[in-house]
Amino acid sequence: MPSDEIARPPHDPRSGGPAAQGPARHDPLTRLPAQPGTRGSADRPPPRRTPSASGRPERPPRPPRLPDAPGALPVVGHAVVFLRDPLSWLRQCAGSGSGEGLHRLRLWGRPSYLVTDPELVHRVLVTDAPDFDKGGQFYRNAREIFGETLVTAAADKHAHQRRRIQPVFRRARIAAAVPSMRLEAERTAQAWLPGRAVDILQATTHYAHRTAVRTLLPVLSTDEVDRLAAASARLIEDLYLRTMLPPAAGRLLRGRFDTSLRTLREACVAAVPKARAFASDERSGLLAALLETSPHGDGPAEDSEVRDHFVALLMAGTETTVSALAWQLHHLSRDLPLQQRLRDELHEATGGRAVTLDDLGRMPLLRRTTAETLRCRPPLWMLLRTSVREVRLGGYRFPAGTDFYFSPHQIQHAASGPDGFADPGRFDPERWAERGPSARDRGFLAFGAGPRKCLGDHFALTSLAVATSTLLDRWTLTPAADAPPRARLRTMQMPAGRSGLRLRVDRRHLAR
Ligand code: HEM
Repeated sequence: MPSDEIARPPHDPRSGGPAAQGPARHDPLTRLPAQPGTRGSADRPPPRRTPSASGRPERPPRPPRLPDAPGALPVVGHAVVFLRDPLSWLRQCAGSGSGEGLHRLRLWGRPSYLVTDPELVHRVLVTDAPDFDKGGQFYRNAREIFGETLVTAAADKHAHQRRRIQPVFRRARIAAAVPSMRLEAERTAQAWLPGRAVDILQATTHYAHRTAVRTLLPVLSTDEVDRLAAASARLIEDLYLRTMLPPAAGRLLRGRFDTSLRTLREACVAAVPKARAFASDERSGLLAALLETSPHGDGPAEDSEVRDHFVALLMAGTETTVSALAWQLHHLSRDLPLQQRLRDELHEATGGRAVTLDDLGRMPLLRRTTAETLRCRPPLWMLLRTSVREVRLGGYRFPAGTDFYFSPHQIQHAASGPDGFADPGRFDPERWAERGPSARDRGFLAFGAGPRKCLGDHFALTSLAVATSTLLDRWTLTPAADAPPRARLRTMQMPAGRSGLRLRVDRRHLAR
């Protein structure tokens, strides 16, 4: 299933965007590239340049006085709207029409802006990526806790880390991981009782953490997989508070957090000798790819390096999957004909045997459904970059150390502009052409873009496809409550109702 388009390295300098609004979005390769300087204000000369005719070095610019984003309160600024109802606030910002896609934020006393124009976001993430780095309290704290892993690494260490991890996600390793995904999806399906309301967040949490542990280290027994999956879920639960609070306050919460972290690290180091013994066999798991000599000449990783990547990949790859799978099951529960069409597609592709990675490549409806889930509900709804030097954006100059926030959710719900979506609030898998979104779709940011684009996107799409098709093959899903779930927004966008997200499950042949 995973689209080669989505996973293609996103450094392509071409500027063709996604197809304009219409019933289906076609391969953007067929669109003409935009001419430099034809769009937006990004290429306009900056309006407030400090003259340097005297030959003296230019003074760093002061942050420009752009219009404030709506919703600022005295003293606390925009902090409250972030916590209260950020999705409506984002809609308001994007619709306010002021600031040409840049809105000043009042947050934590730092120069901060919200970027709502996809063209400017593309510059931050892709075209001008070396001028920006992952910043903010979250990453400062995460580096203190986990060290410099691929996810947390500052720009200077990042390229090496990324090259090191790349082999983990080679197609052959992902193909060999499919049986582990299937096994965990079947365990999830078997735990359900007919006619009952299932707690979907609990089910997807079990699936995502167990699958991540098992595919990274298949040498572990099922008991060990379950023990580590529980530790990983606990670690994530505590991670939000530990990374969002100032370090001194975060350290007060250390006890349970450190126990979970130690459990994961020790179990990984204990499993490494076994994984090392047959590392060249794809079935030895994703992490074992680090134990081979890489084509770039990097030698096999040390135990401590494997251990740190294990934890980092669990942190990056589990809650994102929990969120995406839960939203996908919610959307499917409201569309019985779509469930049936997906089952038909599965049976046509597999002829009734266990699904493989090659089969998923022949299931375009499932691919479009997942793309639409990720468009409607991107798990990472807000991202942040900090300028590492003076930068120009939207015709303005900003000093080093300015924070730029942007929201995949807001960008993916734009109704107008070349990157917009017709009727963006509607869940409609048919809006995508067969292959789903491409890396050059500037209006699709669920996996980010540029040199820090999600490295696990292929793996994630495969895991979502295996879980969805396995669950639908056994169960029919319908909503257990009339009201659709709300979105609970922390680091991740999660479905939450009065009692979480509950769906009624019926055996497929007995479905209502
Ligand atoms: C539906 C599931 C997923 C979504 C929506 C998602 C989304 C993202 C996004 C938006 C980023 C970029 C963050 C930024 O630019 O600040 C990212 C980075 C990353 N993701 Fe994912 N992710 C998913 C699943 C996974 C999985 C399953 C793994 C691994 C097992 C993974 C590994 C990573 C890593 C390692 C990075 C950091 C890449 C770098 O900095 O070079 N992700 N992800």
